[in-house]
Parts: sequence; structure tokens; C-alpha cells
Amino acid sequence: MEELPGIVITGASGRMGQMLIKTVLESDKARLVGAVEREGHDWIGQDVGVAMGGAAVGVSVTDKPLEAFVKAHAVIDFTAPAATIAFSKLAAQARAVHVIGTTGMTDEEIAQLEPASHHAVIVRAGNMSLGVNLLTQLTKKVAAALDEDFDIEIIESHHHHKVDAPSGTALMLGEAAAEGRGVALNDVRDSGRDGITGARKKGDIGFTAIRGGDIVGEHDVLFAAAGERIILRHMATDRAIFARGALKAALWGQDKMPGQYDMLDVLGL
Ligand SMILES: NC(=O)C1=CN([C@@H]2O[C@H](COP(=O)(O)OP(=O)(O)OC[C@H]3O[C@@H](n4cnc5c(N)ncnc54)[C@H](OP(=O)(O)O)[C@@H]3O)[C@@H](O)[C@H]2O)C=CC1
Ligand SMILES: O=C(O)C1=N[C@H](C(=O)O)C[C@H](O)C1
Repeated sequence: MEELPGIVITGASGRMGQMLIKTVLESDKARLVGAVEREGHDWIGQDVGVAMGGAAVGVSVTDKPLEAFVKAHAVIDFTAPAATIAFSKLAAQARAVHVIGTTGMTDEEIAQLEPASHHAVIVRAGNMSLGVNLLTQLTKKVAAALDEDFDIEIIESHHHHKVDAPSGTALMLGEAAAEGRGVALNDVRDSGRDGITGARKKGDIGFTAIRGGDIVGEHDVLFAAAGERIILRHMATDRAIFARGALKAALWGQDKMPGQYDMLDVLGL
């Protein structure tokens, strides 16, 4: 019988890292072959199942990513921009599919993924859930149908640990709305209002970030005109939706040509 695709999880101790490990261990389509944490982390050398507070699973946490990646078919990486750039080079060297959920990357940082994508498949998305990716398509359609009399505002809410804003999802929704309107998001983006901002500029796409408690992730796309409002909403209540999407992307990428892909490619939306 053929072996199931082997998956390595980076940022193993993180909120998403642990959810991804659980998802891969529970899957009958993939097997966990590695768990990576940074040098000096107190999980290094421990069985990852035990480190997570459960039974041993036979995979020790390592701080040697390349050694783990060469044994894998795919690397699932929800960490931080600098780590993700470094991992992209190593995943390309190992010819492993690199699934990137990390958000908060600048355009310059995203450009640094390009060389790796000549050698390996990269699937990157600010949100790996089916619901949000479908919402991007709905947002594009609604934005295309309405004119600039409808002000577009994107409101996102997340837990108080989140370090980047606007969220990766909010930016995906903003891109979709801008595409629907036939404009570039960078030309109309309005984030971080504070003080005497002046009246809202017609055609702008506004962003508001709320941070509090343990909110997993909520996104509203508001179309507001005189006398009426439309709100498209996604509410995530369980991080498992992101992990399931990421594992789907890792498996989807197995027979694809090197290059950069997103979840719309994976989901066929
Ligand atoms: N695309 C999607 O669907 C989703 C994306 N995300 C994104 O995933 C990322 C992680 O989120 P979350 O799990 O909540 O965050 P956490 O802070 O809980 O976890 C991040 C993990 O990455 C590790 N890490 C950070 N920097 C480095 C580095 N330089 N080298 C090695 N490891 C590093 C951290 O290790 P240490 O603790 O030692 O710093 C930690 O284990 C965020 O960017 C978030 O926005 C989250 C959910 C869904
Ligand atoms: O940091 C998070 O938690 C999340 N990050 C992603 C984002 O930036 O949109 C996806 C999800 O909303 C959770």
C-alpha cells in the first residue's frame, strides 16, 4: 500500500500550529512526519503529542527545519513573516509543497517568496476556510453590481493576541471589492482613521480592526448608501476550519507544477 503524504507543521506550539497537528493526526489522508519550533523553545526534543498535553505520537519537535522538510511532502506554515520567508527557501530546497497561512506580510516580503515558487508549489491565503473564500467571490459580485454611491467598509474582529491589522482576510475581502469595482486597492485603501480625518472620500474602501478576548475571527463587508445597507458576514467560531483548508491545500498541491497558488485554486471557486 502507498504511504500517505507526510506533513510537517511549523510553529508547532502556536494556536494554529497545535490545531494543525491535531487535524493531521486525525486525518486518514495524511500523516504527521515533523513538528518545527524555533531554537531554544522548551518543546524542542519532546514528543509533540506529549508537549500538547496528550499521548505520545512518535514525532519529536525539532529546531532543524530542513532536516524535517526533506522527509515531507508538504509543510504547513502559520507563523510570522520572517520565519515564512526563511521556510520558503528550505521547502523549495526539499521540493515540498509550502502552504502559507501567515498574515501581515508586506508586498516586499511577499515578493521574497518568488524565487522559491520556481522550484516548489506555494499555496498562500490570508484565510484558508471555504466560507471566507466563497465570501470573497460574493463581495466581488456585489461590488461590481453597485456604484460608488455605496461606501464599502470592511470590519474585522479578532482575539487580543493578534499582532497584524488589518487581518489577512480583511485584505482579501478588500482586494475582492476593489476588483469588482475595477480599481486597485492600494489607490482606495483607507485604514486607521483617527482624529480630524475629513469627510469620507467617495470610492474609498475603509478598514476597521477590533481586537478583544478570544474572538476567533469575524468579518463584515458593509455596503452603505443613502437609505439602505447591505452586510455580508463571515463568523469563524473554530480554528479547525483554517486547519482543514490548509490540509486540503497541502494534498491538492502534490501533483501541481511549481508556482504560486491560492485557496480559490484549491477550492475551484
Ligand atoms: N490563513 C489563515 O487561514 C489563518 C492565518 N492565521 C495566521 O497564522 C499566523 C499564526 O497565528 P497564531 O497561530 O494565532 O499565532 P501564534 O503566535 O499562536 O503562533 C505562531 C507560532 O509561530 C512561531 N514563530 C513566530 N516567529 C517565528 C520565527 N521567526 N521562527 C520560528 N517560529 C516562529 C511562534 O513561536 P514562538 O512562540 O516561539 O514565537 C509560534 O509557535 C498569524 O499570522 C495569523 O494571522 C491564523 C489563523 C488562520
Ligand atoms: O490571527 C488570526 O487568528 C487569524 N488570522 C487570519 C487573518 O489575519 O485574517 C485568519 C483568521 O481570521 C484568524
